[in-house]
Amino acid sequence: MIKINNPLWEDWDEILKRPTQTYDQIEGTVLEVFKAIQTEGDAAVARYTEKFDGIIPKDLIVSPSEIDKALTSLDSDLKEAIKLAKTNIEAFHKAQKTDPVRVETAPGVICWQEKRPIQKVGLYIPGGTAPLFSTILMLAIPAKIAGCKEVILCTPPDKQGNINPAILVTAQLCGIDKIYKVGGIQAIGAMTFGTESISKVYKIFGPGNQYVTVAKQMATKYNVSIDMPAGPSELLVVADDTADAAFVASDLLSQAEHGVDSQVILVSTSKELIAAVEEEIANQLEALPRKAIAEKAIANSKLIYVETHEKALELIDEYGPEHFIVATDSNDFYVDNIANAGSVFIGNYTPESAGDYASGTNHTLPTNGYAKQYSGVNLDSFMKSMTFQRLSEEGIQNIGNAIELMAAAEGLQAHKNAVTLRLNKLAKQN
Ligand SMILES: NC(=O)c1ccc[n+]([C@@H]2O[C@H](COP(=O)([O-])OP(=O)(O)OC[C@H]3O[C@@H](n4cnc5c(N)ncnc54)[C@H](O)[C@@H]3O)[C@@H](O)[C@H]2O)c1
Ligand SMILES: N[C@H](CO)Cc1c[nH]c[nH+]1
Ligand SMILES: [Zn+2]
Repeated sequence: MIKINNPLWEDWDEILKRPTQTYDQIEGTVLEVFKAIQTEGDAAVARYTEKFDGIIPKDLIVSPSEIDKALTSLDSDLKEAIKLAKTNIEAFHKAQKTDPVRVETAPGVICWQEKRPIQKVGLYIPGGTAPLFSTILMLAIPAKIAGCKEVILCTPPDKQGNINPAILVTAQLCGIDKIYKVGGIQAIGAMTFGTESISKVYKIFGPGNQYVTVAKQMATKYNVSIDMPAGPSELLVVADDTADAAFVASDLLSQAEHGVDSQVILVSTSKELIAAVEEEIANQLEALPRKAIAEKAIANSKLIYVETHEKALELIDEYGPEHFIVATDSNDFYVDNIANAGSVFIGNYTPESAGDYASGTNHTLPTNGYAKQYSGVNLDSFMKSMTFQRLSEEGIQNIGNAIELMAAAEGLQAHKNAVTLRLNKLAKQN
């Protein structure tokens, strides 16, 4: 890990850089795949699946018999664990429902706002290096609570053309039956344009590696919206002498093991804690099955010493981490003042893994500094707000003249006429 002592403001940009490739570096590949899918459909999806995943699956869609086989083969304790997580995630997302807003802005002028589900949504479930079935809970549960009519799921096949049974069982538990064996840029392209097998959707959700993330950003140029750029995982921990170095190291490694392009950062007001965490990381890393991946991510990661909590907070806000763990004697200061973070984990007994799996919050979160302007996935991500209004005769008489004056001032006579005709009719009646 790279050790940094009291960084100067002018060096922050360089220190807080992400280790991922830029949009521009990946855009060319994404455009090539998108154009091919747009013109050739399934044939292009198959060709690029062979190129990037090393396999052409016999069928793009998962069959009912594959789901049945997964249901009988999956360990029953794991099924129970998935159900527990599902209960908590459902509870937290159901509680996000809101009532319609209804206001009589002037006598006879009633305006209201109601949320309606997005009808067709596509969920991307990462599966390149690990089958992230937990992500299905994070996306399918709010989609179902919102009432989305058509929910499809894409995830990469393994080298034999199969999908991990835990993905199939979780999808089944969440009521999703259209599962496609397509990953990466191909999956996003297929859901953007539609192919013979895969429907075009209105909004694409889900995290993924840098290729998936750039492809989602590109999809927005073709009238498809996305949840947010949710790329390679990140964690920033702020900790002092009140933290447990072994816990902090385990948290940092938990996100480092996601991918070689993940980034983890420790910011601390204690040089002793930094040294202890560094030693713990080296020890714990040795026993990790994904050591080779975590090691590379750790090499990109930073241990930053700062003198005060105020300086630490400024630095954290500038970075805008996806996940932010606070383990200090001043937790309230950070919690009350943090402006930019995807999800915040407070105290020594709140590992980031809790939010990844089972506490109830959503783990699909903005990375790469996008926590400055995006929220993580939540119930509203699957809905649109629509406004409605009804004016009575009294209502149009109350605000009609103001509308006529404003329309005339904008030089829009037809707008003015739409009011004048009605006001004239009412004047004749009275
Ligand atoms: N931000 C979040 O909310 C969040 C949540 C979960 C996971 N993640 C991140 O998701 C990512 C999952 O990555 P993954 O790779 O394991 O799975 P993935 O499913 O995102 O990507 C795998 C696909 O990438 C494509 N691909 C691989 N190399 C390519 C190349 N050189 N050119 C073009 N396409 C290529 C392949 O088609 C493959 O199927 C990790 O980076 C993890 O940190 C983020
Ligand atoms: N930490 C990831 C979000 O960046 C989510 C995840 C899924 N499984 C394990 N972790
Ligand atoms: Zn994780």
